[in-house]
Amino acid sequence: MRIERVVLRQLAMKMKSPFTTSFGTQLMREFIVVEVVDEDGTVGWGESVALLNPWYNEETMKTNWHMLEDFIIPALLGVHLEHPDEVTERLQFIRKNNMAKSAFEGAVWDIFAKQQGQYLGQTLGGTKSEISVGISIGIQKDASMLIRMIGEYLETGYKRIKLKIKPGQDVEVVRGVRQVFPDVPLMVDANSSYQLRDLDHLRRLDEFNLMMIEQPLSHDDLVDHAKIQARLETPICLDESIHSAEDARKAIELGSCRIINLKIGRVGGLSESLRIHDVCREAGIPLWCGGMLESGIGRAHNIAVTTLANFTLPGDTAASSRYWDQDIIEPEVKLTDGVIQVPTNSGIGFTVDGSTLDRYTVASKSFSASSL
Ligand SMILES: O=C(O)CCC(=O)c1ccccc1C(=O)O
Ligand SMILES: [Mg+2]
Repeated sequence: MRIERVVLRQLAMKMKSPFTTSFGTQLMREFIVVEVVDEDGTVGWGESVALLNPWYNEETMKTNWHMLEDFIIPALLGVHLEHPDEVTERLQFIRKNNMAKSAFEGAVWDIFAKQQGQYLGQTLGGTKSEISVGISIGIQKDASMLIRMIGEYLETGYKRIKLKIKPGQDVEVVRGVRQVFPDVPLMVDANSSYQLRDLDHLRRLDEFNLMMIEQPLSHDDLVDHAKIQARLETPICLDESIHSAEDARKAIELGSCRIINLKIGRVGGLSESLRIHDVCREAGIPLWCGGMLESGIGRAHNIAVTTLANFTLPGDTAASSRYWDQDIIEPEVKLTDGVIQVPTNSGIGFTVDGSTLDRYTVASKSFSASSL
């Protein structure tokens, strides 16, 4: 394929309910959608999952726009590609900025799969026809509210519950949930809000039979996680700390975690995701697919990667209706008893709805190879 045209769109989508983490509360999702068109007119879609503030990682929507506009698009416009892996190779001159790279690379994978007449999951080597998913619940002010929400999500069929925690809202919150739901598959995500000196406190979570504790320590740490994993019964799952297959290898060698949350954007795209998948499979480390409050385009990519064999734990790819009144894809992502039926249509498997996309678009810019 030859990259003929790229359209960047900035979208603003109001969320149905606020999402609170250890860093604050969010009610609007503002993000970038990347549309790539090749010389045959085949269209591919990618989503930048960067947030507005750099609390989760160093990227933001604006830094992603800058990277795409000033470096990524100029490096790839008019370029002939045999395989999507070449996107990562050609962008190696850019340090980090993985979410910006991934937004473009995801669109190229979509085109590549469409050219093969295949569903993207199949192109990636995935084999599952359905995937099980869980749900991530933000920090709640009110314990009875949290219990009610969990009850409703379990009723809907979600296969596991993930609670956001932070110092001061952790052990007692989990204890309260366990009293009402003693056996549900339950885990917590700390988003890097603890330190090595909190080990004794974190050990108190061991009594609750949690599936895992996600990213308790610093966003870039592997060494201290290994120290605490050795003293915790509960498996540690790394999210923020894993940016590449090399990070995964080091984390496994050090014993920093027993599970990895893979986010396509955080690791720079699907090509690197495949490498991480293989490193983890060989080491016997299970994976699950994390979420970044994505629109349907990001959700579609998440579903495709989750069809790979070593994604053995329920991910955070909830139904479209968990966050959106109207999603930008057709059909929207639906769930039956906590299970998503994997699509079979070519590419990302869902159609992007142009008029809904336009309705949420607040800015856009087109780039053409012919105007170079
Ligand atoms: O529902 C989702 O998309 C997952 C929500 C979630 O946990 C999350 C949302 C935004 C940033 C980081 C995280 C995380 O997994 O740490
Ligand atoms: Mg996380």
